[in-house]
Amino acid sequence: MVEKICFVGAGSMAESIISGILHNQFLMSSQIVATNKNNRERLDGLQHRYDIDVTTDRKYAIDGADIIMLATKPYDIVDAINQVKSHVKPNQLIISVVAGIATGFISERLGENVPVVRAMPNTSASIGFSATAITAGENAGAADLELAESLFKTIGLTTIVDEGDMHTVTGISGSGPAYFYYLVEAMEKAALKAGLDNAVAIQLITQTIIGAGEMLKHSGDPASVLREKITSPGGTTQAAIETLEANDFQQTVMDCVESARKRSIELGEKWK
Ligand SMILES: NC(=O)C1=CN([C@@H]2O[C@H](COP(=O)(O)OP(=O)(O)OC[C@H]3O[C@@H](n4cnc5c(N)ncnc54)[C@H](O)[C@@H]3O)[C@@H](O)[C@H]2O)C=CC1
Ligand SMILES: O=C(O)[C@@H]1CCC=N1
Repeated sequence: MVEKICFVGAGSMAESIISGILHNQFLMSSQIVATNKNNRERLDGLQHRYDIDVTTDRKYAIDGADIIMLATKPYDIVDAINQVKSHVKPNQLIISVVAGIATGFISERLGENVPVVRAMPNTSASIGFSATAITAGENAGAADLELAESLFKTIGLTTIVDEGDMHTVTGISGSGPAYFYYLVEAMEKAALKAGLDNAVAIQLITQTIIGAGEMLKHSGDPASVLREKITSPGGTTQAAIETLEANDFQQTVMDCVESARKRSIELGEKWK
C-alpha cells in the first residue's frame, strides 16, 4: 500500500508519470510531492495542474515517502542524490527513471541497504500508454519489484528485464515515441507539399498510426506480414517501399536505435 510518492526531478517524465497515476487513480494528488532543482515557477505550475504537493525542502519531500522517484537528467543525478541522501531510509524504495544510470551507481551513493529499481518508461505514461521496462538492483527484493511493477502497470504496459538490457530498451521504447513523431512530422510535410489540408492530414496520419498499432497488437500477424498485405504488386505501396529501400530506411532506423543505446551506455559511464 503506497501512502506517499516523492518525485526528485519534476520535468517532462515526472509530469507524464504524475498525470498517468492520477488519471488511473493509483494515488490521490495529496499523496504526491514533487521537488526540483530550484524552479519554483515549474513547481507551482505542477501544483496548479495536478493539485499535488510541491516543495524545495528535500527533507520534507522525502519524509514518509514509500517511493522516491529519481527523475533528473543523468548529469544532475549525483547532486540530486547528495541532496537527499541524509534523509533516505532503507525502508523507502528508490525508483530511478534516469537514462543510462545503473542501480549500483545509485545504491553506492545512497547506502547499500536502500532498494533501487531502475525503470525506463516513456512519455505516453501521461495517458496510460507507456511501454515501461523495469529491473531490480541488488538490494531490491521481489516485493520491491512488485511494488514498482504495480505502479508502472497503472500507466501502461510493464515488463521486467535484465539490467544489461536497459540500454537497448532505452533505444527502443524510451526514446521510441520520438521516432514515430518524427515520421509523422515528415508525413505531414509531404501532405502539405502535395496540397492536402493540414488538419485533414493530421487526422488521417494519427488514425493511420493508431490503426497500425492496433493491428500489430490484435491481428496476430507480424509486422512483415501486415506490410505485405498492403503491398499490391506494382501498386502504390510497392513504389513507396522501394523509395524507403533505396534510401536504406531499415538500416537508418537500426542505426538510430543503436545510437540511442550507445548514448545510454555513455551517459552511464560519463557520470560515474
Ligand atoms: N522525457 C522522456 O521521454 C524520458 C525521460 N527519461 C529520463 O527521465 C529523466 C528526466 O527527463 P526529463 O523529465 O525529460 O527531463 P527534464 O529536464 O524535463 O526534468 C529534469 C528535472 O530534474 C530536476 N532536477 C535537476 N537537478 C535536480 C536536483 N539536484 N534535485 C532535484 N531535482 C533536480 C529539474 O529541475 C527538472 O525538474 C532523464 O534522466 C531521462 O533520461 C526516461 C524515459 C523517457
Ligand atoms: O532522450 C533521453 O535521454 C531520454 C531517455 C529516453 C527518452 N528520453
